[in-house]
Amino acid sequence: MSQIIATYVIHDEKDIKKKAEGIALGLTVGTWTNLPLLEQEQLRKHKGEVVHIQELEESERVNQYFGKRLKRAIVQIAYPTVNFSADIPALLTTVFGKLSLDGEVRLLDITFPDEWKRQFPGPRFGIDGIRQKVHVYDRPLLMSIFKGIIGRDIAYLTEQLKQQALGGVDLVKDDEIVFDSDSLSFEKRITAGKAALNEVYEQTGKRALYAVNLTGKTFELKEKAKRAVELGADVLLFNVFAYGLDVLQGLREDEEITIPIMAHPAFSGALTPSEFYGVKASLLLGKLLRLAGADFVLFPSPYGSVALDKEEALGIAKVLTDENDPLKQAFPVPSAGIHPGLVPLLFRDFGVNSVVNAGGGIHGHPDGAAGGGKAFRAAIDAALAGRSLHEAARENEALQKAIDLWGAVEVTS
Ligand SMILES: CSCCC(=O)C(=O)COP(=O)(O)O
Ligand SMILES: [Mg+2]
Repeated sequence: MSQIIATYVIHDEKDIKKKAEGIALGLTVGTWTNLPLLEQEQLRKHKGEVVHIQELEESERVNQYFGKRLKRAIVQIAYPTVNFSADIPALLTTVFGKLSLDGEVRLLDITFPDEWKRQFPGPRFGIDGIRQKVHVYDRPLLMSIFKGIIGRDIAYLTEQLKQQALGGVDLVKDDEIVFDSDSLSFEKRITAGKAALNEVYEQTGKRALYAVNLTGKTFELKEKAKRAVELGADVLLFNVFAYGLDVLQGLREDEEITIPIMAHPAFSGALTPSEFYGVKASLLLGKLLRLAGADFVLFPSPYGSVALDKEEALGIAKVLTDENDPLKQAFPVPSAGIHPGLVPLLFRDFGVNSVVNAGGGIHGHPDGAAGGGKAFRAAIDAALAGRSLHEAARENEALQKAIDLWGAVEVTS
């Protein structure tokens, strides 16, 4: 029988085994033991099954009513795939619908049979396809973020875009908080952005890609995304958690939306950080985003201004790039507060198949965004060559200025 297995950590004041049995039954057949034999037989193939319970040390936390320390355990429950349709809303409602409201239960992971997973699209391009688009095969990519754009006009945007591209970045993305306005409409951003990047290409021979923020009402997104493709957009940035994973999948599966999708983690922090509740980041931002079709996944790095726990951040990157997965790999983009001095750490932890992404660390460079890009490129080259940043900075003025401003963390092997 085909089953998916959901793993939870459960905190409870009473009997965890009983709680686990209750979940396995409650989220599948409801009840079956008191039914006539014929009905029991019919329901058997739909019944959830507790497949594993591993008791952990009692929590430091105490039950608020009884003053006793909470028991806690890792619990695995198998759900027959015949119970639900092959879509993310059905999956989430089954394994963590009502249950997400039922006490201190956190969803850690879901494992799927490969044949079930193959019903999902995964990334359209994946790491290999993106590398072909930017013509970069042997190093982490470099992406910069527009900053201070809100309230500005298209001339300001194109100048900022050119400066970023002149620094040698591979991609430039809208900030997730940029929405359409009269002066910075979606269409204008795409067409003017494309022209600006072509100009830089004529000058330097390197063309960066522009990820435009796809925003607006859910049922208008597909048409808007198709218009973006017609206008020649390179990549769509998408605030997936403000909409839902299935909306991302809908965009990915539309055969007229033929460009990569970059998932931004905005709002996901409302679901992931608790030890007791919500969903583990590696599942939500890793496994499920890859399943739904994100080509790039942004998440807070362990080192910058909005830091994620290191194990969580590495967990996300691991599932996005897992080569045993039948779906294409997605690019991990550890972000937030990144400056050139952090590149050795990022390279050590996330390796070649990652994207170094920075806003303030590009624009705040003493030589402006072009200087910021150059400093990052030099830092990436140094990390690849196993050289220290301080050594590389002796030959690269832009990198030296960045280190003087923000410092550098050297990694010893
Ligand atoms: C929390 S991950 C997304 C990071 C992000 O959206 C961003 O704008 C980062 O900008 P920064 O200036 O911190 O590089
Ligand atoms: Mg941002």
